[in-house]
Amino acid sequence: MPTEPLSQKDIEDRLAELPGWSVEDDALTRTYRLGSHFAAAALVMHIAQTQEDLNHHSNLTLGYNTVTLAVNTHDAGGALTAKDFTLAERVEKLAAAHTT
Ligand SMILES: C[C@H](O)[C@H](O)[C@H]1CNC2=NC(N)=NC(=O)C2=N1
Repeated sequence: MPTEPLSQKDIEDRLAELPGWSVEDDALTRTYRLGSHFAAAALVMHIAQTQEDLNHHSNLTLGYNTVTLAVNTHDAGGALTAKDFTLAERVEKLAAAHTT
């Protein structure tokens, strides 16, 4: 997958398809709130597996009952690329099973 930096318009268009995600400090970011600490930890493990599958890794933070991801593309000097949005889309899909 290409690691060219996305334009501001590309970023805005893609964000429009990802409710709950935003760009904070140059990283694509989302926080999930779970029903317990253990449920949040289980989501972290599922996200970690997906990140390994994609070979694309966010900064992943486990709180009491929250999971926060912040990701950009190191190979593109910290810019946002399609890889970041692919990860976000995959995480949105898998998180649905943890948050219903
Ligand atoms: C060598 C390894 O494939 C690269 O360092 C991968 C690993 N995970 C990565 N994760 C992120 N967020 N950006 C990268 O550029 C990246 N590159």
